[in-house]
Parts: sequence; structure tokens; C-alpha cells
Amino acid sequence: MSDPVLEISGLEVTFPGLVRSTTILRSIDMRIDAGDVLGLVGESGCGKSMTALACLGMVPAPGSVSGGIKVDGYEVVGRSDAELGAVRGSKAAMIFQNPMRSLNPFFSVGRQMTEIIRLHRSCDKADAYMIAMEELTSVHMPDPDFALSKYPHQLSGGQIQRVMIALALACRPKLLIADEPTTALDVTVQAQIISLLRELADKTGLTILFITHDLGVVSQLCNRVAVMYAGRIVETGSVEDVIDNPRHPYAAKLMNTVPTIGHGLRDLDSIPGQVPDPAFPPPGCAFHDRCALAIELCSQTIPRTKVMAGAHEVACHRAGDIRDAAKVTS
Ligand SMILES: Nc1ncnc2c1ncn2[C@@H]1O[C@H](COP(=O)(O)OP(=O)(O)OP(=O)(O)O)[C@@H](O)[C@H]1O
Repeated sequence: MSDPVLEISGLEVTFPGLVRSTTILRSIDMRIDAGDVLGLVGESGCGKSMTALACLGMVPAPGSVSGGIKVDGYEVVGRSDAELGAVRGSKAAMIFQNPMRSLNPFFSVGRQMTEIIRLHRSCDKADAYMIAMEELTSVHMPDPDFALSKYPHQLSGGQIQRVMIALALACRPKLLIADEPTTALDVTVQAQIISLLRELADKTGLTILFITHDLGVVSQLCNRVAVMYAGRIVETGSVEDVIDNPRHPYAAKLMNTVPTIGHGLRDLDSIPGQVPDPAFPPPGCAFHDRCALAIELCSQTIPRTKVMAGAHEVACHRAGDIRDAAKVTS
């Protein structure tokens, strides 16, 4: 088995508070192999973005990080900002929901792209411009020369997201982290960006950690899924394992009872009850008070992760019973 592109082990992220500290991420283990596209899903506030930020050593102060995060073999936890320069861009690059915020409105797209490319590829201005043109062509920007001459506000949301993907790829990262990169785009443009990412994964073997609320996108784009709940990974497996045969009651709820919205893609924010406040985590399994299958043990003991079959892993005391439960709760 080849070395993973991303290997997270025992990751915890904690923020100090006036009265008590709050642990946002708990015992996260995750592995992404070369060429995998892993969808990280879960309700709002469960810790998806914080996991992504931790991978680039970008947890905001005063958060503290413990555990291990290896990106292409390089340990991220405990590194200084200067050392993390070796990871950001060249080992892992990130694209965000609001790409406009990542660019400076006062400089042309061309100037910003060439400066960043020169920083990572040690080349002169003319070569950086050629690389920018090539990368914009590879993300199907209609007129790359024209796009490079424009200021960010003169391009559409979809075009700016293509610029950000091109910029990320120009640095030749091993891992692309995409944090809800299509949420702010209209449906047609969303579909174009998803199909572009799928094409890049197929053609170049790009490894992607894709954060989303949208299970339709997971089915189209990803080959693996990790489901997060209240700062923990509760189920991981292939798309077929997790979407067609979920074993955690939370994942089963997401996959079976979530209504279809507008354009036919399913959104996650509709399970009755609420994700617990991370400052006051319930004892035992954090999902037990929303779970139709909970037994006494669930309110007492945090379930360990069990391997169901192959790479399908579930952290639930009732994981063995969930095939029937999924039918009951749907
Ligand atoms: N800078 C911060 N300081 C303290 N707590 C934070 C900070 N940023 C996020 N959190 C908390 O961390 C938890 C996880 O947030 P995160 O943004 O990772 O969730 P998410 O799953 O990405 O949600 P969404 O889908 O809405 O983006 C939340 O409870 C949030 O309030």
C-alpha cells in the first residue's frame, strides 16, 4: 500500500474559554490515498472546516492542536508559520466558498496569479504568465488572456472559482482541499465546477478532500466519504458503502430521510434536534439523544470505531443493527 497523501491521527482542536475550554475536534483519524476524492459531510458546525484548516496549520488563535497530521509525509502539527510555507501551496492547496475573498480587489488577476506562481515555481515573470495561461486553459477558462487582464470583480463567481482552482493547481499540490467551493454559485455553474474537479481527478490523479453539505455532489464527485458529527468522524467508507449502506444511525438519517430540494440534490440540515454545543458535550455518544436506536450504553460510553468490512468503518454501539434501523427511520 502506498503512503497516504493525508494521514490524520488522533487530531484534537481546543479553544480556551473564560470558564471552560471547548474541544471542537475529537480523536479524528482520517486517511486519503493518492487519487482518492473524499467527501467530508455533516451538519453545520460539526467541524468540517476546522479539520480542513488544521491540515494546513491554519487553526485560528487561540486554538490549540494536538495529534498528528501528515500531508504527503510532512508533519504539520507543531510547525511554525515559516515552516508551514513548505506545505501550503506545494503540498496542499485550498479553495473556499467565497473565492473573491481570496484575491486582492486592487490588483489584476494576472498580477496576482503570476506573483503566486513565481513564489512557488521559482520562475521569471514571462514563464509565470505562460504557466498561468496553461493552468487557466486546463480549467477551461474561456479566454485566459482576457481573464488575466481583469480585476477580480470583473469576472463572474464561476470564473473566479476557476482562477482559484488554476492557481491551486499551478503550485502542483499533492492534495486539493475544497471547502464548499460551489455553495455560492448558481446551479449550472456548480455542476460545471464539479465536473471540472472530476475531470482533473480522472486525468491528473489529483487527490481531493471535498467538504460539502450536498450528498448529490458526493455521489457525482467522490469515491470515498467521511461523515462527521459533533467533532468526530462517525462513519467512513466508499460512496457505495456509506450512501447506499450506512451503518451509523446519523449517517442513515442523512442518507434516508433527508428531503430532496430544488435541483434534485439533497441538503443535510434537516434532522430533528440539534448538534450538541461543543462546550457541553453529552456523555457517551454525542448523537444518542437524537437517535431512535440509542440504548443505555450509548449515553454512557463513547463508541469505538469498528471495521464493518474492508475500509467501511463505523463508530456506533448499534452499528450491527443499522441495516434494519435505516428502514425503520426512513
Ligand atoms: N475561531 C473559532 N473559535 C472558537 N470556535 C470556533 C472557531 N471557528 C469555529 N468554531 C467552532 O467550531 C465548531 C466547528 O466549526 P466548523 O466551521 O468547522 O464547522 P462546519 O462543519 O465546517 O460548519 P459549516 O458547514 O457551517 O461551515 C463550531 O462549533 C464553531 O462554532
